[in-house]
Amino acid sequence: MTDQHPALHLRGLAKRFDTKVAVAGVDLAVPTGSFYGLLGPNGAGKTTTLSMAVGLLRPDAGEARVLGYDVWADPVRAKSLLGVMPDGVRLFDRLSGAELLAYHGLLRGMDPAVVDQRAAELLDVLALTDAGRTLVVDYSAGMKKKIGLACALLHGPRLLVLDEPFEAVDPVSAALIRDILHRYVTGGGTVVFSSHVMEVVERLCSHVAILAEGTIKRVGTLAEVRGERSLEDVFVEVVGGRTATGEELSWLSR
Ligand SMILES: Nc1ncnc2c1ncn2[C@@H]1O[C@H](COP(=O)(O)OP(=O)(O)OP(=O)(O)O)[C@@H](O)[C@H]1O
Repeated sequence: MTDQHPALHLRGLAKRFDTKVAVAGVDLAVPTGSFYGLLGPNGAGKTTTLSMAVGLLRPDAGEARVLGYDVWADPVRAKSLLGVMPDGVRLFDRLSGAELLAYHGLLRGMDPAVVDQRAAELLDVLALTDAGRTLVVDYSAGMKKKIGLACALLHGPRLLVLDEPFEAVDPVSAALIRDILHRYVTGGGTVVFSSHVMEVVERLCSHVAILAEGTIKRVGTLAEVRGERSLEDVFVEVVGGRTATGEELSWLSR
């Protein structure tokens, strides 16, 4: 079932909150082995799209499949192949990092000995060993991202979906996360992540989709989307936005 399918396949995903259309019919096929960046300005619908894609938010219309398995019709199989780091911190933060990992592993029905061994390895690789006994509520924002990534990786998923993994992360930790994700893709995994940071997407991604106002505006390999220009130029052109006249906020000048 799995290998002939895209790692993630979204068809016609749509979501409205009251009168606000957050996502207006997103189609996306993420090839296995790709490093896929979902770019978009604030409020574009990235979190809503990814939440629907991984089974955290029920769409009004459309479907999401992980390696061929429908996340809503066949959630157990789809979620066994999927590791997710949601936006914000939806972690049980009154646990220590080590306890949180143990909780995630046991919830997934993993062998406790395997959970212990992988948790120790992940805490070590993510430079969180010293924080293993600290409660997650007392972690910094960057440490919370890293423990969130560890939880997503623990069961050895085939697809990782990460919402803003580099937000609030210092350069050293960002390099560490980049390295881990790069190794994960080299080892046959697929990563989809959302970001506003062009430089990160340009450096890491094989494929890019630009989302604005709830729809995909550009999609393809990085080379196809960028063409001869920088990704930032393409992004600004696609997303539009206000151009300063120089007259604004004149009261700030002395
Ligand atoms: N639970 C909700 N209730 C009402 N409106 C919502 C809800 N979640 C999202 N929205 C709205 O849907 C739109 C898309 O939001 P979303 O969080 O998906 O965007 P985003 O691209 O992830 O933005 P950001 O980069 O700022 O995180 C926004 O206008 C937002 O205000």
